Amino acid sequence: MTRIFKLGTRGSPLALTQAGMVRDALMAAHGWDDVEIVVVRTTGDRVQDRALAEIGGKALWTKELDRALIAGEVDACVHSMKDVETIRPAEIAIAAMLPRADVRDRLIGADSIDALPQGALVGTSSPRRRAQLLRHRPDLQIVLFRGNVDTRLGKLATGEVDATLLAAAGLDRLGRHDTGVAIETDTMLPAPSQGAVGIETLADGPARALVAAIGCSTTFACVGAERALLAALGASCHSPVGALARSEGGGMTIAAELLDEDGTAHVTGILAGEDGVALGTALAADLLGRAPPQVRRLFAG
Ligand SMILES: NCc1[nH]cc(CCC(=O)O)c1CC(=O)O
Repeated sequence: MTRIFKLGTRGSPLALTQAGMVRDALMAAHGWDDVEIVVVRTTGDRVQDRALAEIGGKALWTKELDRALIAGEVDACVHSMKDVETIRPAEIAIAAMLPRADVRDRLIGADSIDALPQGALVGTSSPRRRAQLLRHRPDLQIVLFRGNVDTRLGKLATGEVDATLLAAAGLDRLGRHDTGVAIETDTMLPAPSQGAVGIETLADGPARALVAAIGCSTTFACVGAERALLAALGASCHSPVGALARSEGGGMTIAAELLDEDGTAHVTGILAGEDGVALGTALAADLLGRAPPQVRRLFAG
């Protein structure tokens, strides 16, 4: 490249850290002296007072970045894959994903879910975390909790809530390795795509191959399976769903769980095979077929 490659990102501390990781990887892979980070403010960053699900879902994190990419203002955009809708504009391709980090959630404020005091206040705005917590501890009170990682930890520190759950990946990337205790995935399956950073480019432009050079194919395949599951479920951001695909000895396994809002009903399943997208799609059909009505109605199928 004769000019400096431009990388679009949101401006939160976590987004900037992730963009920095992509920048470093691109510079190392291609021997570049520099990559320019371009901060784009998204609707999701501006609106802090209502639940994301209420104001229009995951597109709020990507719309302005998509526009910048399509307008040619940036060469690529960095996203937490967890925040990227399953249906993307036709002009845009997921060119690569960085190697996946710790996929688990961490509980901050108590040593375990069981150790939370009776009726404790737990802050989260994730329907999945809410339902999974209530499934284990129906006595807990879940309160709406938004803002970036530091904002949430601040609210916890001032005693607004007794505990919260955050993705280990985000905490670790922000250097907070000692914050919270990891909840194992057999207790709480993570959000589909949790822990994965993706880089999008135009589907047809030269940036796609440049970005693909830094990608992790295992992460790409596993997250692709989880996204295929989400798409086939017709899941919205109101749908409590956990999923995790793992690559094992040349094959793949995918586990998933659907719940109702209060975790009183749920259905789980696991499939093993070769093709991630086919597995995710098949598991979605299996789960929807077996889901109790109060779970089924939260998915469009
Ligand atoms: N919804 C916000 C969001 N999107 C991605 C992460 C964490 C990083 C990741 O999963 O890669 C977080 C914060 C959190 O859930 O704690």
